[in-house]
Amino acid sequence: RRSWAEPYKIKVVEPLKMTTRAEREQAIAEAGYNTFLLRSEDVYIDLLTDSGTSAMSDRQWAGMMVGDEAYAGSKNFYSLEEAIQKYYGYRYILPTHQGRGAENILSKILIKPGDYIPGNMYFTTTRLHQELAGGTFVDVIIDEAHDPRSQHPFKGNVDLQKLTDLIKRVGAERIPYISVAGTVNMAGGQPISMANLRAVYELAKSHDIRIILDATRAVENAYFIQQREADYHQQSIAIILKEFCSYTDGCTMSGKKDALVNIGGWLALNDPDIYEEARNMIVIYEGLHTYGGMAGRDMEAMAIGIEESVQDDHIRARIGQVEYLGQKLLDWNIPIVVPIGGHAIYLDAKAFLPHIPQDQFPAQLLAAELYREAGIRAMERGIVSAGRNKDTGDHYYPELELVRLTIPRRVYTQAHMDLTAEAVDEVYYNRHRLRGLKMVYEPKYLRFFQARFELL
Ligand SMILES: CC1=C(O)/C(=C\N=C(/Cc2ccc(O)c(F)c2)C(=O)O)C(COP(=O)(O)O)=CN1
Repeated sequence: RRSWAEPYKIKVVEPLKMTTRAEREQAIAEAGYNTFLLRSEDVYIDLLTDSGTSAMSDRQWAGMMVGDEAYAGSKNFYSLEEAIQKYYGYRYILPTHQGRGAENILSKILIKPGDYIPGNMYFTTTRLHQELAGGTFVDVIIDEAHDPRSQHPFKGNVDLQKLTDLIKRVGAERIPYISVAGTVNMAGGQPISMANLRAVYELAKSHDIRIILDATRAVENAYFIQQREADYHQQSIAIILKEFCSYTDGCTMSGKKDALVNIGGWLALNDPDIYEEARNMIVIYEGLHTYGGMAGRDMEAMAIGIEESVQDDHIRARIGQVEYLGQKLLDWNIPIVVPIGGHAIYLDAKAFLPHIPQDQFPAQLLAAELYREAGIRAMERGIVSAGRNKDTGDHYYPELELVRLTIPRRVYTQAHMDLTAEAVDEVYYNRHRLRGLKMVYEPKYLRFFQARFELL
C-alpha cells in the first residue's frame, strides 16, 4: 500500500521564528492565558483556526492581479456569482466581507423578537446574531453529538423528534428558518448525512419552514458523505455538494474556510423577495451589492478558491492530514473527539484534566499549556466559548470541554503534525501538574476572543 502525499508542491514559504520556553511563558502570561491575545510572530505552529489561514494557490494569486476595483459591477463579482451558482446551486448571490456579515443580514431580515431558530448545535457568531435579532437558538442535534466518545459517523445529524417537538411547542409561524451547519464546528467538525438533511428538508417543507445552511465547511461535509454514505461512494465531491445544497433554501458562507481565501463570504438565496430585502440591507452593512465588503481581487481569489476546493484530490489530502494527526493521538491513547473531524482535532479537556473542574476553565488552561510547551497555538472550545445564558446570566456548562487543534489548508507539513502530536503527548504525560484558571476580565460579547485569566 503506497503512502499518500499532497497534490501540490510549495513555491513560497514564510520563515518562522523559534522561541524559548522562557519567552513563551512570558508571552502567554502577558496574553492573559488567552491564545487569541498572542502575537502571531510568537507562535510556531498556529492551529488557532482554519479561518482565513489557508494557503492560496498560484492561480488564486494570479487572480489577485486581475482585481477589477470598480465600485459597481466589478468583473470579479460576476466570476464569483458564476462559481457559487455552479458549485452551490443557489440562484441569488450577495458577497459579504465574511461569514458573520451574512449572518447579520439574514438574522435581521428573517428573525422577529420571540422567534425560535432550531439548529444542529450552536455556533458562537451564528447564535449571537440570532439573539441580537430577538430570536432564541434551540439545539436539535442528536444526543451523540454531545458525547466525545460516541463513534456515530454523522454526529451533525438533526434529531427529527426534537425538531418536531419544537414545531409542536411553539408553532411553525415562530420558526423563521432551521439553521443547519455542515460540518458542525462545536461538535468537533462533525458531518450531517445527506439522508438526514433530506429528511429535515421534507419535514421543514411539510410545515412550510425554510432551511438555511451554514455552508462554511460544506465541502468537507461532502467528503464524509462520499466516504461514509453508501449511495455516494462513486459520486464526485462537486456532485455531492450541489445535491447537499439543493435541500436548503439558502446559505450563509465564510469563504475563509473551504473556499481557500484570507477574507470573504456570501449570503446565497433562492427566494426573490428575501433576496431583494437582503440586497438592500447589504448596502447598509457591507457595501454595494456587487462587492459586499470585499475588494475585487478578493472576489476573484474566492471564485478560483471555490473551484479548487471541490477537487477530490484536494479535499482528500486536506482531510487526510487531519486524520493523520488524529490517528497518532488515538494510537497514544490521548483523549480526542471521535470520529476525527474534517478541519481539526479536538482534545477532550474533561478527560485530559479530570482534576480541574469546568468552572476553572480546563480547556482554556490546556490551550495555554500547549503553547507554553511547544509554541503551538490552539483554541478553547469549552465553557469560555459557550458564554452565558442570556436569560439566567450563568455560564453555559457544555458537555464538550474541548481544545481545538485547527489545521489550515495547504500550510503545514507532516513534520509539523508529528511535532504537534509529540507536544500534546508531553503535556498529557505531565497533566497531573496542571491547575485551573480564574477569569479576571470578561467582555460582554463573545468573551472567549478577549477574556483574560490568571493561574489559580
Ligand atoms: C461554522 C462557522 C464558522 O466556523 C465561522 C467562523 N469560524 C471561525 C472563526 C471564529 C468565529 C467565531 C468564534 O467563536 C471563533 F472562536 C472563531 C473558526 O475559527 O472556526 C462562522 C463565521 O464566519 P466568519 O469568521 O467568516 O465571520 C460561521 N460559521
